[in-house]
Amino acid sequence: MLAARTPVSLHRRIAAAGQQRRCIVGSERKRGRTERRRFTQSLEIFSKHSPPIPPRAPPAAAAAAAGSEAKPPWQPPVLENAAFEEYYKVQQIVCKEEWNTFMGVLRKPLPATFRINTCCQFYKEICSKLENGFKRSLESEVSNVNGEDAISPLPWYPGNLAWQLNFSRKELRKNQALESFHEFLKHESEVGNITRQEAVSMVPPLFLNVQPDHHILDMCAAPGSKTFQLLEMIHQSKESGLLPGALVIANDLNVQRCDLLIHNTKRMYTSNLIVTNHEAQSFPECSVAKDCSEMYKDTCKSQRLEFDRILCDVPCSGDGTIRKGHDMWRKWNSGMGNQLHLLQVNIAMRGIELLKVGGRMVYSTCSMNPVENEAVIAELLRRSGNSVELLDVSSELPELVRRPGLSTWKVQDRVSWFQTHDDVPDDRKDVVLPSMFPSSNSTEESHPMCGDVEVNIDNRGSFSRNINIEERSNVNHDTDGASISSTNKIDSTSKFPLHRCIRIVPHDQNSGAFFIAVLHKLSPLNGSLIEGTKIQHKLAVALLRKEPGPGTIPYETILTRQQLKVSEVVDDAEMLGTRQDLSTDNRTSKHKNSTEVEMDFNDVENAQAESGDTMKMQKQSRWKGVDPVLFFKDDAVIKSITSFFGIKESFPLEGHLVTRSADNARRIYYISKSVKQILELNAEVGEQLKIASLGVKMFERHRSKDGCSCAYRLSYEGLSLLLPYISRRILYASPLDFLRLLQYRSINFAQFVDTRFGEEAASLMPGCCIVVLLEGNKPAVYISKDPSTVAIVCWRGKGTMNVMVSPPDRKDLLEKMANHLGLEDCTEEDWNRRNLVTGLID
Ligand SMILES: C[S@@+](CC[C@H](N)C(=O)[O-])C[C@H]1O[C@@H](n2cnc3c(N)ncnc32)[C@H](O)[C@@H]1O
Repeated sequence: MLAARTPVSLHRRIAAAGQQRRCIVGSERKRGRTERRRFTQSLEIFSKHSPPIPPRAPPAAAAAAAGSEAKPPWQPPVLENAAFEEYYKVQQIVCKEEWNTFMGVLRKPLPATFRINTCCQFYKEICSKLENGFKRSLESEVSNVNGEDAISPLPWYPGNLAWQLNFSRKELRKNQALESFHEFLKHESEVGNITRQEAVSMVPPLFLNVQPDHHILDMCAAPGSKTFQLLEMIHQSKESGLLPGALVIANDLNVQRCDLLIHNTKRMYTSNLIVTNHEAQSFPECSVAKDCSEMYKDTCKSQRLEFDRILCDVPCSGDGTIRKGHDMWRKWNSGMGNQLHLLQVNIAMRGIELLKVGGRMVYSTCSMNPVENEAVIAELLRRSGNSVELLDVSSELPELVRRPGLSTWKVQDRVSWFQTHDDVPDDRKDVVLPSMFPSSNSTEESHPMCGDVEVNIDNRGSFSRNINIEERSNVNHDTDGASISSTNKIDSTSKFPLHRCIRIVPHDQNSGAFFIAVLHKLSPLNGSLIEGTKIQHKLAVALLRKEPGPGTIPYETILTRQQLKVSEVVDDAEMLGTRQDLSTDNRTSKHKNSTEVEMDFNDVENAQAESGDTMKMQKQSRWKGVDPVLFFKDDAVIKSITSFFGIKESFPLEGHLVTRSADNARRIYYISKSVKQILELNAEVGEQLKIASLGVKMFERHRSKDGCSCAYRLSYEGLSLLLPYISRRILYASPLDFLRLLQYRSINFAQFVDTRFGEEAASLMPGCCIVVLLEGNKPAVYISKDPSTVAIVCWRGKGTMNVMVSPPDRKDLLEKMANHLGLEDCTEEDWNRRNLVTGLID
């Protein structure tokens, strides 16, 4: 993929990383203090409601020092967060009857899960290796007390493409019987054939119902596991031999995480991906003001970025990931969700604005906190009027065990619980927002969480049962009274079917926890409604500014602070984003006062309003992180490449090649038609999109003394895309010669086993060529040239054929080839020993 790698941009990145690290270190210290204080406070306050916390098991070293020689028996982790327990019970996230089961599952390690990449060349072989090989061998080798399968496909994931192991990642590393399986997993993930991803995190993209021509926006995409899934979907659904018309824009605020995203999606070799670096809540729409007379309506419409599908996997407090790291359990508190609520609403609302009419948006979090989930969805529905509906997707993925969204909840602020915004003390009203509360009119019906048993809470937050639905709905209050929110007033009579939201809890199918809501845009957003909301929002801000109560903080300041504060509290792989993105916020807020580094457009707006220094801010808003993407327009070079490789006209190169360097491009990248359109639009709107990476590397400049007429060679990354359209410089090798090429990388023409191949290679003009594997006894003319064809890029030198494939790819091909030839148990050394190939090395 085309990512900026010039020394200048690298320096900038390194400087930014250093700065961010300093921010993280600073905030880590502060976080430690704040957490200790919060934790002590919550312990004191909640200890009267909660069972006593058992003492920690002594560490192994201490036990040994105390004289006990034997290793102490394994103890389940002590989960010491009374606030967490209280919160889950009060909000009825799990009911009383299942509490022990729930806690039991949380204490168990999360089973390892992975997906098979359907775009990899050998995915069918991998499926069969799992189904017929490992599944059986592991059953006999790994004892399972519960009689469960050692590995099994996740029943709800289409096509048996996602698998669950009945052991944790730790067991996988430690258990000798699992060694070969572990090696297999490590290797396949290294080359991108499988993705190790938590089961629940695989769910949101499945509800997007992606089609081959869709334009998709992944708003908060890093580290990219769901982006990878989306890319697989668009490539899988295309007709064979055709390039997909679809497009994925994967965005993330955090520069470092964007790099991770680029790295993680690189193995897709896709020309249909753009990685951008924006605040999702202000993602540019790239609209061009044009004459929109009736006649040009369609053209006008296309001059604005709109998406058929949007994934809005927002930063969240992350309690759903507790099984991955118990640290999160200790650190979690409800304030984390409160602080993120508004950011989540704003990101999701921007998503709705960018969604096409008729399009679908999936909102998801790895938290169970209603303030980050149902409250956000209710607020979206309020703000969108009748333009958006919450879809009932109960018939989709029927095997996925799920629970309905909550209809009622309370909001916790520090140690107090509130039922309505009216109850919130004045000096906290601007932190505990009206949109965090359910409205009594906001739900069609109540849906108990625990089957037939209706449970609810009394006002002291204790855990009681059998309060009926009517009583429960009395607990809710309309938020109309919350005078600073116009949004509640706009729609106070609406009914939101929040039970259509999906909650996945750990003890239903031995997983992590996740929240998902699927939204459908029915009509364009009502401009006056949005404007109304904005005006009311401004009024509220003005009101707070005018008459600040004692200790009241202006609304805007809170928004900034909310984003900064969260950096103090979260730490997990999925959650890494939250911590880092907030440290990015730290970074950007710092940069508000400096002139040196990149700025987000939002920051610019705020800063402009405050300082009025428009010119300065405009200068700062120019994103200087990476070099601009340029169309590669050197016709002479394009013609020489086209004629050298005999590239058919049906594969358009002109207008589809881009580079980052103005002169003498070293690498040329290929972009799909859909990406090309976006680039053109972006050029028209003054480079509003901050593009971190795009396209697939197709050609690389190659200087050689061999007298090659074409200055560029093909890149292995772009080969599968281009191969069906190439008519020259292709050689067909027998399996044995193909294997040997992979193994030795450079072979003399005279030393090929198949003398015909050696002669053909010798008679080829020097330069880049493609070697295709001859399968079985098929003559070359019958070998199809499609993405499933096994082929490599080589360089025909003076006397040798040289392989131009990276070491991991060669290793992968070698293994798959060995499999193909029934030599899977052989290592490279074995082949040497067995004299399958002998004395032929240069
Ligand atoms: C839950 S993670 C996303 C996980 C990702 N969807 C995946 O499946 O790999 C949340 C991401 O949001 C990013 N983020 C946080 N605030 C953001 C913002 N305002 N705009 C865009 N991205 C943001 C974080 O950097 C983080 O990578």
